[in-house]
Amino acid sequence: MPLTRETVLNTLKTIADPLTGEDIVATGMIRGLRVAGGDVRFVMEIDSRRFADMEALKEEAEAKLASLEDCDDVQIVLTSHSDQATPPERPKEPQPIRPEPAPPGTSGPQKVAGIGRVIAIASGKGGVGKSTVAANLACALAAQGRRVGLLDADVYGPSQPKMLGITGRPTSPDGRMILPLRNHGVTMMSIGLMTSGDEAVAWRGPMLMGALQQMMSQVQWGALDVLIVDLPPGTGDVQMTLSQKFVVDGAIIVSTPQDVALLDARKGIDMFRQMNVPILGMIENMSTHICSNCGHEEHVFGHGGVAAEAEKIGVPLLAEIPLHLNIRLAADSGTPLAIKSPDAPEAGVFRQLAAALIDGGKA
Ligand SMILES: Nc1ncnc2c1ncn2[C@@H]1O[C@H](COP(=O)(O)OP(=O)(O)OP(=O)(O)O)[C@@H](O)[C@H]1O
Repeated sequence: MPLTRETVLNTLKTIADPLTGEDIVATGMIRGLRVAGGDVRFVMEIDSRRFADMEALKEEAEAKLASLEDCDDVQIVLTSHSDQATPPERPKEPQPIRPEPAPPGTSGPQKVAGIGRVIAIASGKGGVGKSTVAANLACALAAQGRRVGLLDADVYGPSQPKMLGITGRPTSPDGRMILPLRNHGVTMMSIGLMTSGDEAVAWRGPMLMGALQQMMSQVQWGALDVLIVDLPPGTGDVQMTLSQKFVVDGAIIVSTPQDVALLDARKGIDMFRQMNVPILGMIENMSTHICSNCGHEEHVFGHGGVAAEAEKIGVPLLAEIPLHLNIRLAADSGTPLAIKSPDAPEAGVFRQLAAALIDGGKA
């Protein structure tokens, strides 16, 4: 039986704070609990003056959880937000990254130091391949010599770590600057890695704004030519915050050819226009199905709907990406097709898209 969150919490409830007798779940010190397969991770937020007691509780929790039948790995990080200094001999472990409310009084879109351009990849609807496009575009730009960052801003579940084959967790040695992860020449940070999914879903307003601001300005991106931001679908808080708080140099809207996806894409375009974000263009994904056995082409979701829509609203059609098994297999394997088989015919579209953006001075 897989390890459940409930089993973990019930186990933690058997451990009591020696000072108050209260169990450690009831004290509220357990934060950011994430149970995935047999892996358990969480933060214990403690009063640093009671470091020795808390270290003992942490060890007890580790031992009890590790002894559960289906538990493979336990990672607990102690953190303190009191003003008291933590004992000097501890801790060399990276501090956890926590979303903070946005600082009050910041106004107007800001440029992020060191980042040449910010390009948002958006879609009206989920599942149209926005993350696939973002990952392949980022890799294709890196392969053409650009210094590229990829910010996965999907609060509901990160997909970029998997697509880019990144398994580590971001760390923050000083509890402030966040060290991003890197693969295939792309520096990546995912907002979904900051906390457990169920916490993130509850983020609204200031919390979300703060998390996004941290991602943009507290991540050590290094000098970048372009930062690609993979947005969640729709026109919600993340989109609004990004374009209100940061200079977004352009948005690319990904859609499948069906009317319903197009309808939502139009709403996205309207929102960016209202926020004065230039629309670089639209991309039709899953445009034509190319059979991986015989190469036969067919239009599963219709074809040309995005081209017609782009013309109607006066924005360029940047690419038509085929629906091809290799695109999915490569994404699932952690090496986007633009890197895995850059010369495959179905990968050419990403190379051309990257080249066109570079030539047009957009990336
Ligand atoms: N052109 C394509 N050919 C084959 N498979 C594709 C293509 N584009 C996307 N996919 C697959 O479709 C699925 C959804 O794609 P993806 O996660 O990129 O969508 P999304 O729009 O980012 O979704 P969400 O908004 O839910 O995050 C993935 O399994 C992906 O590998």
